[in-house]
Amino acid sequence: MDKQDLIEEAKQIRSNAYTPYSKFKVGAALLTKDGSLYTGCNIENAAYPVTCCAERVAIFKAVADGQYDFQEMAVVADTKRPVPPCGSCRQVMSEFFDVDLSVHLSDLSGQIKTVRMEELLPFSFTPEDLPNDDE
Ligand SMILES: O=c1ccn([C@H]2C[C@H](O)[C@@H](CO)O2)c(=O)[nH]1
Ligand SMILES: [Zn+2]
Repeated sequence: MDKQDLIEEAKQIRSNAYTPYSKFKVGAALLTKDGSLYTGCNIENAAYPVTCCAERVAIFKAVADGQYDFQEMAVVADTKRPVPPCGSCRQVMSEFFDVDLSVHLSDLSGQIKTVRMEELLPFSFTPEDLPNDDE
């Protein structure tokens, strides 16, 4: 599965976004190192802040399935530039993604910006920053 295939998967799941409030639909597709695909769309709520973004839905589906070894992610939305993930999603990504994992950000016109995890959230708080029992 290449970059375009992953973007295509994100576009498809985007149509399932539950967005009665913002009407802004986002799709995400996440590939594991063993080749499994996890997709996500944003799911809104009448209590607006409870909303979960497409990126986190895809990551949480994978983790709930016992998968944490990720290879690549794609995110698609109808934006004027490749869609930038929100801060909460960047923090969740940094928990699971290697610093050099590629995230392909796309709009519907096909503009694509590929960024490494480290570029999305530099100097992030990670599990390694917590005290370690071995020390
Ligand atoms: O990268 C993003 C940015 C926004 N949203 C969602 C959250 C909300 O449902 C809507 C408007 O913010 O878009 C995502 O899913 N991913
Ligand atoms: Zn988000």
